[in-house]
Amino acid sequence: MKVARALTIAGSDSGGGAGIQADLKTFQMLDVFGMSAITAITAQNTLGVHGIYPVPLEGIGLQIDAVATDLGVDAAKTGMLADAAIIRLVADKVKEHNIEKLVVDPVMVAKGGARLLQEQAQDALIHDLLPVAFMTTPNIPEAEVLTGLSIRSLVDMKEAAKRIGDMGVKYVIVKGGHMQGDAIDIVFDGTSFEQLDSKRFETPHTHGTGCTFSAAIAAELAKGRPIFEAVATAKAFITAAIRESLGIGHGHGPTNHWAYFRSNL
Ligand SMILES: Nc1ncnc2c1ncn2[C@@H]1O[C@H](COP(=O)(O)OP(=O)(O)OP(=O)(O)O)[C@@H](O)[C@H]1O
Ligand SMILES: Cc1ncc(COP(=O)(O)O)c(N)n1
Repeated sequence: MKVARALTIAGSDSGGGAGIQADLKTFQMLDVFGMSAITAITAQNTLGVHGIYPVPLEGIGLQIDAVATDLGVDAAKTGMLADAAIIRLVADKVKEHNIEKLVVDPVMVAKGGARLLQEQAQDALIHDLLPVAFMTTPNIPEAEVLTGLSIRSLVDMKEAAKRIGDMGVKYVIVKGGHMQGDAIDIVFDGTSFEQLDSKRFETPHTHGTGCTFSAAIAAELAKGRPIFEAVATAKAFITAAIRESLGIGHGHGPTNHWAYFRSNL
């Protein structure tokens, strides 16, 4: 049996709803062998981020080297990268190990407001990481920071996707989780647009939605699925995870990583 292997390069969320933990749960549910390179440890729960402890650069590089040179990486994703030095290191490692299917979730600020990427690192994201990425999945505030646009409509989302595509990344998904109305994401392949649609669920339990969505895409790409099939599966996975949230914690709770396969849990 050929095992598909996916690597997440991201921060650890002690609360288990976002970051490395959400990514590994998603990989596992989608039948992909999950590996991790932890960029920072966060002390975090559904009420917020209580501490951030970046891992030394050497340790991040060695984690990536260790898995890439031994187990192999069919696809990877990035999440919280904390600062510009980490971004540059990750970009170098992606090139060194020829990781072609890299999904960059350009995590900047946690839902609760804590900064997960230094503001001055945004340039490194644009100039160093996006050019080596296969796909990027900004939410609305991230797409606004990357492009300088103010995004209020699907037309604006498409314009942002185009401009981000011009930064050297092949596929762009501008996610509509932060818009009003239905949860509509725009997928741009450099020429044309597709939409991923779902109804919006009125729930506070959306902690880690972006992490889970990008991890599901990476998992499907690791299995060799065609792009649009991969993103459609990821959308179905995150929609089920939000729809059937677990209701745990006292704040913005995690999504339900079992839901896609075990509906009505
Ligand atoms: N309330 C909701 N109901 C249905 N789908 C949602 C809802 N909120 C977000 N989504 C979907 O979840 C996915 C993640 O989008 P979102 O914009 O929330 O990402 P994000 O802000 O990067 O997430 P996070 O920062 O929590 O990791 C998208 O497919 C989006 O459309
Ligand atoms: C380690 C880590 N990575 C990513 C997020 C973003 O998730 P959210 O925006 O839902 O807080 C997070 N809170 N923590």
